[in-house]
Amino acid sequence: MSATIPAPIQEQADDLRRQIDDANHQYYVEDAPALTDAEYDRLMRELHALEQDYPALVTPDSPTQRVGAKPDAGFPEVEHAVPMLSLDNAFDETELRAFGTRIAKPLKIEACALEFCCEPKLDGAAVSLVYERGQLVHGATRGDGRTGEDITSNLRTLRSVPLRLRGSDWPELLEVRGEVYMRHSGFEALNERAREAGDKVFANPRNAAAGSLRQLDPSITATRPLEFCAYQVARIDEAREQPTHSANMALLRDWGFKTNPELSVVTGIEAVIAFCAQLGEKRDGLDYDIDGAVLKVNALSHQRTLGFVSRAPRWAIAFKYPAQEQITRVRDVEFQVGRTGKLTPVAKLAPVQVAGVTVSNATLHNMDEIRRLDLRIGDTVTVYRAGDVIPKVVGVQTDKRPNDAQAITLPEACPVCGSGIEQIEGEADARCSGGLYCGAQRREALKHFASRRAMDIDGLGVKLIDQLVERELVKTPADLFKLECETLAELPRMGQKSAQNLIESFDKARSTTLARFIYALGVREVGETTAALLANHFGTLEALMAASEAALVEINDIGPIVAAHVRAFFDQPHNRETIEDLIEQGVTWPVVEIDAVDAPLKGQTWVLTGTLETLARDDAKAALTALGAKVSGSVSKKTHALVAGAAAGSKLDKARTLEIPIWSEDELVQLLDQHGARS
Ligand SMILES: NC(=O)c1ccc[n+]([C@@H]2O[C@H](COP(=O)([O-])OP(=O)(O)OC[C@H]3O[C@@H](n4cnc5c(N)ncnc54)[C@H](O)[C@@H]3O)[C@@H](O)[C@H]2O)c1
Ligand SMILES: [Zn+2]
Repeated sequence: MSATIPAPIQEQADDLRRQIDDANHQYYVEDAPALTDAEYDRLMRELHALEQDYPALVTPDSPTQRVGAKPDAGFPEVEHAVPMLSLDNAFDETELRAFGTRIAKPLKIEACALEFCCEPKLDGAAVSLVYERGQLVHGATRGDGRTGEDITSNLRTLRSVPLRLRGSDWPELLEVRGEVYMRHSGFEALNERAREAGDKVFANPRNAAAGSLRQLDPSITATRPLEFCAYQVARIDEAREQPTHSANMALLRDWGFKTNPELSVVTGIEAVIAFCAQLGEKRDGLDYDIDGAVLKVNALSHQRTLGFVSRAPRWAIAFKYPAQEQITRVRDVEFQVGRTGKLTPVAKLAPVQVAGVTVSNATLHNMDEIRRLDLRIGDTVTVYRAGDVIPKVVGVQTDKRPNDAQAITLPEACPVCGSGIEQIEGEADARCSGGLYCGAQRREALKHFASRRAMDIDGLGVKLIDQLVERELVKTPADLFKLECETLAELPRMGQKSAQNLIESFDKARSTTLARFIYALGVREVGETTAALLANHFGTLEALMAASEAALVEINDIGPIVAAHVRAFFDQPHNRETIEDLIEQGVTWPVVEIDAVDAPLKGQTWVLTGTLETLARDDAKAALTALGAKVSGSVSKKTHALVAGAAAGSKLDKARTLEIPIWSEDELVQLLDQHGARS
């Protein structure tokens, strides 16, 4: 050891401090960490080691001597009567045993006889609550440990923060410390909403909790799924002091605070080690993040004897579990097709251990998320994994981007079935448009098709559909009607009689209504009501299939997104083929009377003749039908108009004789366009 510090060492220390100060600011003030915890911890250990070798380096403003970061200017400052400290860490059993030995000595007790209170280390934000005569009067963040931010109004919005204590017999003064955190379920939902609204997405529940607490508008905090769990009594009337920390926790429970259910009192450091192992096993099953276990000497008299060092109590230690965030590289991005056709980009990663599990895939949600992250193939990324939630990419280190990094583009065709990809404006998710055909969507499509309010196929339950799909007996809904009694009878738990019944159910289901049929197709966002609306408006399936987006949005209650879904569905050749196949299999419905109000050509009969140049004959027919007209093959006195193409013959003559209006193809096109009826 030397008293004079070599210049390179001083520079190295200064550099580490700068990096750590920046990281602290981003973590504690911005709630958007720039480093993973593992990287941060490595920098801190390096600085610690330097300071140990050169004690003259240690200054009061070194990050090793301080907690957190200076509070943000947005809130009034609060001085903590009792400082809010950090915790020393132990990363393995040896370090835990060393802790046991270290504290046993000044207490003049054998480490094996020492009582500990063991608790999960909730990964959220520390807060302090002050109660006077049972009423909540102040709430603050930890800040730099001495000075925190006054966030009383925000904390009052949390249901798990008692505004007044339960029961009676309250102390004059009570200061409670605890963690504000977010459960996985709440965090996912919050980020999902933020993604849809284009708002800030949080990297992990800890940042989400800290960020939500430090909103300047308490009504925003109120909407965030935050919980408070108490873990320490910092101040209490002398008369109410308890002998142990665990007795304090029991007192807090009586007064209405939540304490962690895993909390447990054990004797001896070996039992502490066992607790850490057991909690580690449970970690993935918990609905909230823990980054370790906190092990506290239980007797408060012992705590007082042990006291504090600069930034942490001597009487407690945090046993750290493997980090939930790691750095790795994205080798490729693949698109997976979900049961409803949704395309999810999945990052293929260089395998990495995250919280004890090897991770080689991580979800990227959708193209918006890829743009938000600014991710390319080849990038170095931060991956987060917690509980049994799917790992996700939460950050990209763009400064490490290689020159050959590749942009990620949406595929043009579904990787499962080759149908076109539908990406509707205003919707974040891209989808396979082959709803009736796509292997990935088969199961869901069939379940929906057979359901009671759709085709109502009695006896065709979910389990049976699974069997039919697994054995590849059915690929599209049309295949259902091709099933033979013998094939069905051979399925497990079927038999001749049930097979026969099922065949009868198919026969019965063949006669349906247009509304049910449209609903059964499973077009996105076309529920029963919309299906009925479409059936009544168009009257025939042909007319609906031919309707343009413009014609669709003209209908009351049909918005542009539904119109786009309908159009994309019928534009997909695979879907059209399946529909034709269904009709070939004998699916029918009675003619529908079209709503008068919605159909401009209602009650009119039109005739087409000659060769049409720009419109296919079928399209012209469908478009006219879509507008409510009947298209007939022959001219009579009842004919409203005749559309005459090139080389028109006898029908044109007859129309002239009967003085029926004669339209050119151009005029027809104009009419159709005027009503948006051309596809
Ligand atoms: N990634 C980054 O850039 C970055 C920056 C700063 C800090 N960090 C992370 O934060 C750690 C240091 O932060 P710290 O000083 O807040 O210490 P800490 O989080 O490791 O430990 C102290 C905190 O533990 C919490 N805690 C949870 N359960 C508890 C319980 N049952 N009893 C007592 N306390 C409990 C309290 O909030 C307390 O403030 C680093 O090791 C690193 O993981 C990361
Ligand atoms: Zn597909």
